[in-house]
Amino acid sequence: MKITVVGTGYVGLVSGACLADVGNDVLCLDVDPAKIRILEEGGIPIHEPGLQEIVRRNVAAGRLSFTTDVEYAAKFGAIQFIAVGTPPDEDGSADLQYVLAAARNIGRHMDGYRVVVDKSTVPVGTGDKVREAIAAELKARGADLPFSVVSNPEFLKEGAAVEDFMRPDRIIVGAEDERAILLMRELYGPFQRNHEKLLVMDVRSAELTKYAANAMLATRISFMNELANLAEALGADIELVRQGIGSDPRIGWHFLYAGCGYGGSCFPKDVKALVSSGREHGHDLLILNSVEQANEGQKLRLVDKIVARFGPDLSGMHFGLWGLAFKPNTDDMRDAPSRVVIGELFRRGATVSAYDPVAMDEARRIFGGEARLRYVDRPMAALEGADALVIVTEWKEFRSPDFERIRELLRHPVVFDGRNMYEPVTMRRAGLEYHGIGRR
Ligand SMILES: NC(=O)c1ccc[n+]([C@@H]2O[C@H](COP(=O)([O-])OP(=O)(O)OC[C@H]3O[C@@H](n4cnc5c(N)ncnc54)[C@H](O)[C@@H]3O)[C@@H](O)[C@H]2O)c1
Ligand SMILES: O=c1ccn([C@@H]2O[C@H](COP(=O)(O)OP(=O)(O)O[C@H]3O[C@H](CO)[C@@H](O)[C@H](O)[C@H]3O)[C@@H](O)[C@H]2O)c(=O)[nH]1
Repeated sequence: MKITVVGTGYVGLVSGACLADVGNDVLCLDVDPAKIRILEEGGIPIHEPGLQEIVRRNVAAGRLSFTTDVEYAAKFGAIQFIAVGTPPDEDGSADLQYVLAAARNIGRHMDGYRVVVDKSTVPVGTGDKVREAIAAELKARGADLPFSVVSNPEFLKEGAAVEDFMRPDRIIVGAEDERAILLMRELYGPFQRNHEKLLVMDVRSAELTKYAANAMLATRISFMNELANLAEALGADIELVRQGIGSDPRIGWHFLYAGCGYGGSCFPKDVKALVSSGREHGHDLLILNSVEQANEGQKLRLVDKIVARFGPDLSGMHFGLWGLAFKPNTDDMRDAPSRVVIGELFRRGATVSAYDPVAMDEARRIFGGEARLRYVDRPMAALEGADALVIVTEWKEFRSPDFERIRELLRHPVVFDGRNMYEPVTMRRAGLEYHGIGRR
């Protein structure tokens, strides 16, 4: 099939590359010429395990190409995926300007039947707005061309995006006409070989399903974070509690890890957007309001511990920091807890030496020439001259460090671990003072 993917970010590029990998002809469009240039030169603009190989393979096979030409893109694919950003507006609602611009471009230039598939995370009712935007463009140029609008939210996780796309748990298709449903079934056939994973529903339910999934997962995390904070006060260990409840199949093991808060481009913005949708329709979503509020506080939890240990004025102190990305295996720092931690350390007068295996370029872009932040090329180098170590992201390479060396390098043998990577007893034996989240 001929497919256009509008937006070549984490979702668009992964979707386009994976769809090409099963034999489709895919054209990826982006308005950012720098991104398209990198892709045309054989690079990829993001860090995502396995993606580079798939992109290379499919470009070489002639099934995957890139463009900034809006007209060519609208004419290329019978299926037009919209995978552009939906960042939060000032009031927390999803900003639909990019989605609607993409829809208008399609309407302006399409020259035959199109299935317009919304993969961006969008509030309920966006399907109607996309339909209206395309219809208005068609009307303006006096064209009477048939099209369908489908909601097909994406559930991939960064750092495991290729695997998630290739082997999805489910494929949600919100569509109301048979022609489009048939095309979507055909398109997703290769991704559900073992059993049926495609769930067809109405567009509004599909749109809400995406927010419901993210909000539920964010709720679990905030719930565990609150319990972790309570466990500290009660002298209990959240790790043991996690194992104790995760073994109940009604609860399950996933997304029960307490830490220094959830970040990324999705949970924070999607919880806010759902709360905002609720408010708009006269429903105050009490639980989700608290989920978000709890998470804001949790991002400061590590600094609270630092302050409890060293006092509120941290001037002259220097901290080694491991992990900048919002989670391992990505360079994404959107809403990353590290940004809050670093900002708060600066505010209190401290300086930081940071190490991250892939996100340091992104950090440089975000923090610019910030003199209080130094980047180092090895985890242990972050500890040189540091008063204490702060861990924000649980990269694999931090799992088994030389604890002895950590103790030798730090001015105070203190570790603040926002991801509960180590056992308190191991740390005690290594002569390190250990502050995890909810650990005894
Ligand atoms: N990142 C994730 O893990 C993830 C997972 C599931 C769903 N989502 C959702 O998918 C959407 C995209 O997220 P992302 O992380 O890939 O965003 P992103 O910011 O990485 O990429 C979006 C891209 O769209 C481009 N763009 C903007 N307007 C355009 C237009 N009119 N035409 C062509 N290109 C345009 C931008 O230049 C950018 O490259 C969001 O709604 C997000 O909530 C993201
Ligand atoms: O038990 C847990 C699990 C995750 N996190 C944190 O939660 C955030 C989000 O993690 P994760 O969900 O793995 O990453 P994302 O790439 O943001 O993926 C989420 O957001 C995407 C965008 O909507 C969805 O497609 C995915 O299904 C959904 O998991 C990160 O900061 C994690 O550190 C925890 O604190 N504890």
